[in-house]
Amino acid sequence: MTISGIVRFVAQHATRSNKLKLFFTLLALLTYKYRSHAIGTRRRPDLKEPKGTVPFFGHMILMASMPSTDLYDYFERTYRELGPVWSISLPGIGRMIQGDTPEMLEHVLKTNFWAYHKGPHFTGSMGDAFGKGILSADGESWKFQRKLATHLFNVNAFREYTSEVFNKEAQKVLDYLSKAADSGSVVDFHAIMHAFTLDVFGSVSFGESFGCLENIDGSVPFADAVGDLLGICSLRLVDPLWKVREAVTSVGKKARELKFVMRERIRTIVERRRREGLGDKKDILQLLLEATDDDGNPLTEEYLVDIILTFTIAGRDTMAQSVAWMMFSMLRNETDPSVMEKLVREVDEVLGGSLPTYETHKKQKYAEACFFETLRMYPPLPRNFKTCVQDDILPDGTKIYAGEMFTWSSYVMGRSEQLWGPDVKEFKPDRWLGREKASSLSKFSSFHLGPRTCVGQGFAVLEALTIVGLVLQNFELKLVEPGKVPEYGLGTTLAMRYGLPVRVTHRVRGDASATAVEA
Ligand code: HEM
Repeated sequence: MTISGIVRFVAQHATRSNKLKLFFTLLALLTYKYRSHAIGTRRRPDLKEPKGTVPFFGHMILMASMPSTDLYDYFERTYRELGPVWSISLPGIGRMIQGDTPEMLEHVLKTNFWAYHKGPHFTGSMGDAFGKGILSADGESWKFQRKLATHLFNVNAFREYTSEVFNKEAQKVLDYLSKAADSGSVVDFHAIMHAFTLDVFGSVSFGESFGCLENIDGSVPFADAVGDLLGICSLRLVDPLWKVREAVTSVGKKARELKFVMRERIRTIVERRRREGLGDKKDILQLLLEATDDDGNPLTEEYLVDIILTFTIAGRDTMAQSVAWMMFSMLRNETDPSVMEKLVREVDEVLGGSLPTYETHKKQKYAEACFFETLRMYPPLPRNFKTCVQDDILPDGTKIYAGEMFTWSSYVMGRSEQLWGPDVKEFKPDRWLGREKASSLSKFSSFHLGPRTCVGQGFAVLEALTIVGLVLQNFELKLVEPGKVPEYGLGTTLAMRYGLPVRVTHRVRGDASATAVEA
């Protein structure tokens, strides 16, 4: 009998004298029904589950009591204990089936792509940040935006333009580091990269930066609003009662204010461009203003703002954090110093003291390998999920019903000995050299797989190689705490909670070994 059936039965048969008895009977029945899983979810005795489930609440108490900074390590431990396929259930969110194998990812993200959507849990939680932008879109709206984005990233003029922007914004980073080197002060490389990637995106989107690099130690309202709103939205993903919580606290009001700040900034820029005319600019805004929907109508103002904001968010934290983790990975005590030595030598040989270009990037094979090795160990999106919209069977025979979620972790898979071999814990860029393209490896999902693979992947690699190349060409960096892994931040991306403090000194070019040895 279903819950509503039981409740109907009790309501029909309740009299003044038996009310209490029926209530306890109902409670006992429900407790029995939901003894091992969350209310509103299907019982799945066929699936392995981690210990800690409570009647009605499933794994909610376990998850809520876990510091979010430990979440990914918990997933890794669970993978080792239970294997790659296991499940949890959460009231108000649903059942999540974790499947950390390349075959599972191939199936869900490629072969049966159509059966898995972003789903209401994602769009509801992240809607304030992404609106109807590509990251929360499904179906026709996704197809339309994907076509636009693919076109944009493949236009040669756009590629050349982005190379110029990278160099221009990177110069501001170099100026900042130069002052730090002169004064001997410690700087937060993680914060610098957040300022860099947001300014890059402003310039690439509409030809003007957000001014973050001029204000690294201060505050930029747009940048603060992006960071704070993403923080609020990420919390919603793990809190089934977020609507109530936000209604009774000041968080709901705060979210609305932050959303307003973000959207107003973009709206002002769009209005100004419309007033000034399009000209022959090569930025994202130009493409969007020229684009029409399937009926030949220009995109509405709201849709345009959604698309730009989504792109900005997609390209900021992921980029900033991956470059910060790359620097950490190369400078930490555990990494063989020859890694940095080789990288600096390549930078010197390829760039020879000049600015990177689209062509020089193609020769930075070792730098690219270092970047991919970083993304293996520290994927900016460590965990992801899709909602199943049509009953399906996963490659190992596990059933997944419509409404249940398929979850996977690039973090766990990137650290799996079965998938990467016994040296999985070592930072070894060489494992990427002479290999097939990273995007064809299903065990590497840091850029996603299949039709929804990160559309900005090429852009991301160029941006990373530019900034890392220019920084290492000019400076030696040393971690303040080379023996300690930075604590993970809260949120959906793999931030460093307390940043990445580094000391900077000017580099005498041609001295590649000094960087590695001293680091
Ligand atoms: C190291 C940096 C980056 C990583 C690791 C990364 C990773 C990802 C991942 C995992 C997804 C799939 C998200 C999902 O659907 O659940 C994605 C999608 C996307 N990324 Fe990136 N990304 C990076 C940089 C960028 C940059 C710089 C841009 C923009 C220039 C960008 C634009 C996008 C867009 C537009 C999508 C949506 C694609 C779609 O749904 O079809 N990303 N990215």
